[in-house]
Amino acid sequence: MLTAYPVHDIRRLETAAIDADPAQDLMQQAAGAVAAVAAEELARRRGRVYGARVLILVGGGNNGGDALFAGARLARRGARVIALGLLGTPHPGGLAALLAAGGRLLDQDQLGQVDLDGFDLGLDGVLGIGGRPGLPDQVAEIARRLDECDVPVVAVDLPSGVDADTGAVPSAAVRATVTVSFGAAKLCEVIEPAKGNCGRIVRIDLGFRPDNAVTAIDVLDEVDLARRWPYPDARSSKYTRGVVGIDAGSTQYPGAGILATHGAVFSGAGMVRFHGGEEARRVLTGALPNVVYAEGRVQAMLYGSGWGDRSDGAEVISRGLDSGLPGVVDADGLQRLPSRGMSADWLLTPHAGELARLLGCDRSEVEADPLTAAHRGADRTGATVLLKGSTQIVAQPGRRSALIAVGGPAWTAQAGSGDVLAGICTTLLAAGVPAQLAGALAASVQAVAAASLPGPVPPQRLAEQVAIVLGRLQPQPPYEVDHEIGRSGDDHGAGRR
Ligand SMILES: NC(=O)C1=CN([C@@H]2O[C@H](COP(=O)(O)OP(=O)(O)OC[C@H]3O[C@@H](n4cnc5c(N)ncnc54)[C@H](OP(=O)(O)O)[C@@H]3O)[C@@H](O)[C@H]2O)[C@@H](O)CC1
Ligand SMILES: [K+]
Repeated sequence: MLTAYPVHDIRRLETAAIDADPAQDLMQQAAGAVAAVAAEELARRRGRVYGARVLILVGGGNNGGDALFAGARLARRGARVIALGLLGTPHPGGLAALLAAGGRLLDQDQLGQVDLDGFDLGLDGVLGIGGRPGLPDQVAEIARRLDECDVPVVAVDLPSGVDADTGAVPSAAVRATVTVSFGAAKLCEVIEPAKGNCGRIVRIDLGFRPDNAVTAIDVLDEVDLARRWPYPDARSSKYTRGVVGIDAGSTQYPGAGILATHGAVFSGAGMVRFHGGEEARRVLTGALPNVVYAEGRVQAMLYGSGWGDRSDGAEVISRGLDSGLPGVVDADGLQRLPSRGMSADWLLTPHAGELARLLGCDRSEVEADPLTAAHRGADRTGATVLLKGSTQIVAQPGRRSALIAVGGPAWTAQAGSGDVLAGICTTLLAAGVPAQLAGALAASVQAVAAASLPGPVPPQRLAEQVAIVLGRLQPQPPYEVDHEIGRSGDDHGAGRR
C-alpha cells in the first residue's frame, strides 16, 4: 500500500528527519537523485550524458535549488546545461555550483536565445511543495512548448503548477516524463488529473518516518486487496459470509436490480435476498436461481440503483437506517437521502455528477478536486462516500484520511458498472467489512477484474470476472488471515506503519 500525505505533514516529517540527523544535507541527496534519474533518461534516449543539452527551469525556492545542484552534477559529466531563471532569485548555492561546473544562467528576457526544440532534457525546478497551484503565463507557455517539442521533462519533487494537496490542475502545469519525489508521496501523485502530469514516479527515501498524527491517504494495491478481502474459511457459513438484501431496479430500469444482484453473487455473498420489482425477478429466477425472494434475515442492504423516480425512496432508506444494519445507497437513491442525516456505517456510491447534485455544485468542480468533494460529501451526509471516477476515493465523515482504490482501465465507465459495484459493496458490508474499506475493496476488485480482460465486456460479464479475480488472488494455505478486518470503523490503517 502506498500512502500519500498533504504538504503540511511532509514539512513536519522533513523537520523531524533533519532534527534526527542534523548533519545530513537533504538538498544534496535530492539533487543527487534528480541527476541520477536525468542521467538514466539521457542514457536511454541518446546513449550518454556527455554532450547532452539540458534546460533547467528554475524558480525562486528550494525546488529550484535542487534542480540547480542536479544541473551542476550533469554539467560535471559533460552535459551542456542552461538554467532559465523564471520566478524570483535563484537559490544562491545552487547557482554558484552550476556556474562553477560550466553551466549558464539566462533570465526570462533572454529566452529568445534558446531553441527549446534543441534540448535533450528539461529539469522542472520551478515550484515544489512551496508552490501555489497554477503557473504564471510565461512559465506556462514554456512548459507547453517543451511538451509540444517532445522534450522529456524530469520534474523535481512534483510537476510545477499542480495542486500538491488535492491533485487538481487548476491551469497550465508541467507535464513530466518522470517525477522524482522526495521523502513521501504527495496527494498529487495519486489523484487525477495531477497524477497524469507526474509521468513515472521515482520516490527517494529521505528518512521520513510517518507518525500517527499524519493525514494518510492510502492507495490500495492488489496485495492489499488479497490480504483484506474477507475470504471464507473452513468455519464459514452463509451467515458469516453475509446475507445481502437488494432493493434496486424499477419497471423503468429493471436491469439495475439484476446487475446489482450479479455483483453481490459473484463477489461471494452468502445469500442474496432480492426485494426489487417483478420484471427483474423473472430474469433472475432463470439467470441466478440461488437468489431468494422471501423476507428474512439480512446483514446489509442496497438501495437506489435504478430506482428512477420512485416516490417512497426517502422513507425506504429511513427505515433501513432505523434497522441498525449497514447499507449502500447508489444512483437514484442518492437524491432521496432522508434529511435527518446518515450513518458512517453506510456507504454512498456517487459518480461526480451525483455528488455534485448532493453538494449543490457543478460536476466540473467535483472532477477538478475529487478528494475535497468526497470529504464534503461525507461531512454533509454523515455517511461514508465512495466517489467513483478515474481516481476512486472513499472518505469518511469528520476524518481527513481517505482510501483510494486500485486503478483500472476506463472500460468500467459504462452503464451498469455502478450497479454491479453497488452489489459488491453490499456483499462486503454484509460480511462485516467497515464501510470505508468495503468501498475501496469493491472498487479495487472491479478495477482489477476489468484490467484482466482483453477489452470491453458487458457489466454482468465483468461481475463474473470479479469471481475469477478473487479466486486468483485468494491466499493459499497456510492462510494469512488479517484479523483486523471488521474490528473498527477506521481500521484501514492497521498494520500500515
Ligand atoms: N521536503 C523535503 O524534505 C525536501 C524539500 N526539498 C525541496 O524543497 C522544495 C520546497 O522548497 P520551498 O519551500 O522553498 O518552496 P518552492 O516549492 O521551491 O517554491 C516557493 C517559491 O515559489 C514562489 N511561488 C509559489 N507559488 C507560486 C506561483 N504559483 N507562482 C509564482 N511563484 C510562486 C514562492 O514565492 P512567494 O510568491 O510565496 O513569495 C517561493 O519563492 C521541495 O519541493 C523540494 O524540491 C529538498 O531540497 C530537500 C528535501
Ligand atoms: K517542480
